[in-house]
Amino acid sequence: MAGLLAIKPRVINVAALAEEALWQELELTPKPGLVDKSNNGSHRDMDHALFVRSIQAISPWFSRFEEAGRTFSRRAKSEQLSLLRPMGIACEQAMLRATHGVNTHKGGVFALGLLCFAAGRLAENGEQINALSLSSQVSGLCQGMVQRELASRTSMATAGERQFHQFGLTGARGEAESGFATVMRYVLPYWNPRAMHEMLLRLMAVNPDSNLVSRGGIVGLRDVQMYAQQLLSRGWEYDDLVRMDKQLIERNLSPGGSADLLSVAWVLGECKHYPLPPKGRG
Ligand SMILES: CC(C)(COP(=O)(O)OP(=O)(O)OC[C@H]1O[C@@H](n2cnc3c(N)ncnc32)[C@H](O[C@H]2O[C@H](COP(=O)(O)OP(=O)(O)OP(=O)(O)O)[C@@H](O)[C@H]2O)[C@@H]1O)[C@@H](O)C(=O)NCCC(=O)NCCS
Ligand SMILES: Nc1ncnc2[nH]cnc12
Repeated sequence: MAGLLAIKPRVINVAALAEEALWQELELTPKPGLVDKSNNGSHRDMDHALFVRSIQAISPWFSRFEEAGRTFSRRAKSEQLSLLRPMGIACEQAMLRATHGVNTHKGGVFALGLLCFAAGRLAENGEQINALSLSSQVSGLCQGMVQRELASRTSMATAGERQFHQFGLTGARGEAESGFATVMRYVLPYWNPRAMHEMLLRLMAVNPDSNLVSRGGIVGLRDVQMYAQQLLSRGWEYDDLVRMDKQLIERNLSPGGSADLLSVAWVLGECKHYPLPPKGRG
């Protein structure tokens, strides 16, 4: 009826969600082993102020990644990553300039950059933007990445490359190629933006975090996973997280990969129910 207000669904701005995700992750306190408002976790080279500068340097790139997803939407899916990579590396360089060479958000740039690019591609192709379509789009863009960049190479330059050859762990690449399956399976069904500590524990309980392995080996990874699993199964409160933070700091353990996936969870979680299905369906 003409008199009815046309209620427009909230248009999702994934680039804005990506920046918001980084701020939500940084401000969450306490975060076992990680930089937060109360301490620097297991890091001697990073603090809250450095992460603020890192987020300020990275965030302008998210809308550029999304625009690139629109621009290159007609190119073959197999070309997309090679079109995006130079921008991702430029963003990484901007981060390193802001942090004087400290690796604050390398994984975050990679994961959130892919999500923004995927959102632009979906929008340009007139497809719905929601957690499932973003996950599937990122997986499609990264198809074959583990085989191309890890299995077919002998490079040991980074933690991710070394751990693939030592333990068969696929790190950030495997997570992206799976469409962030760890987030989709272990966090999204329980998504609650007011329960970010619980969401982080759910990630730490299962995520094969290359940062934990590079700092504490497979034993360090398994200890942190079991610790998080125990808190989740018996219930936890604020002081449990403070104690876990102290223990991870004593062992120089930092779940940096799970911190990045918490940012990914924020973006996918906030897109989970969009667009709302028409009444009577969905
Ligand atoms: C594709 C790359 C990003 C791969 O890089 P790399 O070969 O290093 O692979 P990974 O080690 O697997 O991952 C890199 C970072 O990703 C985070 N991460 C780790 N495990 C996982 C996981 N299972 N799932 C998701 N993400 C994961 C992690 O990043 C966070 O931790 C870092 C801070 O912790 P810290 O311990 O301090 O790390 P270091 O400084 O290395 O150790 P110290 O020296 O301090 O002891 C921080 O980066 C967080 O973000 C991993 O570090 C890359 O090769 C690449 O191609 N980059 C270019 C960008 C690009 O391609 N963009 C395209 C889209 S825009
Ligand atoms: N808050 C944090 N502390 C340490 N490493 C991180 N990587 C991403 N977020 C982080």
